[in-house]
Amino acid sequence: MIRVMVTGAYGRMGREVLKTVWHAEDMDLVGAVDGRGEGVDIGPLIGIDEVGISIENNLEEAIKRMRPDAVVDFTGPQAVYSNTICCLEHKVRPIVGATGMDPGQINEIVKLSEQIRVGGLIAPNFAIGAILMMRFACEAVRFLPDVEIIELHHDQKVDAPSGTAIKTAEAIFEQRENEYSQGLPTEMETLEGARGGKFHGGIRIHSVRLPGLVAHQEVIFGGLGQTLTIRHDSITRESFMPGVLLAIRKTMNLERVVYGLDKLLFE
Ligand SMILES: NC(=O)C1=CN([C@@H]2O[C@H](COP(=O)(O)OP(=O)(O)OC[C@H]3O[C@@H](n4cnc5c(N)ncnc54)[C@H](OP(=O)(O)O)[C@@H]3O)[C@@H](O)[C@H]2O)C=CC1
Ligand SMILES: O=C(O)C1=N[C@H](C(=O)O)C[C@H](O)C1
Repeated sequence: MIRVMVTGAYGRMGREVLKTVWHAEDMDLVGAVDGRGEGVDIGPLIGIDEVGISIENNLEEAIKRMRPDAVVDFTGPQAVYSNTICCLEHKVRPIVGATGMDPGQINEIVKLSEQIRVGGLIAPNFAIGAILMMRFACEAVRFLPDVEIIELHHDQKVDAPSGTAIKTAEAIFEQRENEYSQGLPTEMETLEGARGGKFHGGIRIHSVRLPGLVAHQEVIFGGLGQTLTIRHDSITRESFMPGVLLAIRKTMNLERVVYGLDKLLFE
């Protein structure tokens, strides 16, 4: 059995992960950590009676006591880096879903994991469809190098742009730089931000936040007399759960932290 702890457990994603891990036959849910809801039994959060596991507020103490094999983190930009370092220092595999870390922090985590040979994953998106969207976008940009990204999320999302949009832009940039590196025409913005944020290589990212949305992204390519749109929609947060389970299982055999669920799916 894989011993799994969840941090950010009281949040939208955390509750979904608690439920999923609780029902997984090869996993033991051994703890739940969050800044909110201290002492609350997680049973009602996942739609069952009391289960005897309560929310705690100190990750390090919870790790020392329960010795999990993996910690799944769905906290947020403020907490995710220190939580991940804490996991590695205790030789526990971090499975990171929370977004908002900068590239320097991700690199530091990867390097530390290599030094101490502890596996883990940082995945800005666990939905298999989103991983395919990124892969297809990398294929398309080889033939249609002009591209912009529109990501659309619920209005409670803290970070912008989304981790998925950044990962998509990074992947496209890597692909495009090698084969088609090109500049964009100069332009004048009469309303600041109208053209979105500019990522490496001039790739524009536009962030939409509205109630009613969950998590959506369009990658739009333009060519002579044509456009191609690759779109992914997460309609519910269940969409992320098969990827979370796959990540927990596969990282048991890793000796370093990798960035992107694609690394576990395709390599
Ligand atoms: N990789 C993926 O596939 C996905 C990633 N995400 C990402 O997951 C993260 C969480 O999203 P979501 O569930 O919607 O957000 P929520 O705000 O619903 O949940 C986050 C929870 O983490 C808690 N938290 C914050 N800081 C700490 C801390 N230091 N220690 C313990 N708990 C803490 C929050 O408490 P409080 O409110 O008190 O701060 C909150 O309960 C976001 O970064 C989001 O972008 C979301 C969906 C899919
Ligand atoms: O906050 C969210 O909801 C999501 N966050 C992730 C991101 O920033 O890319 C993944 C997904 O888009 C949902």
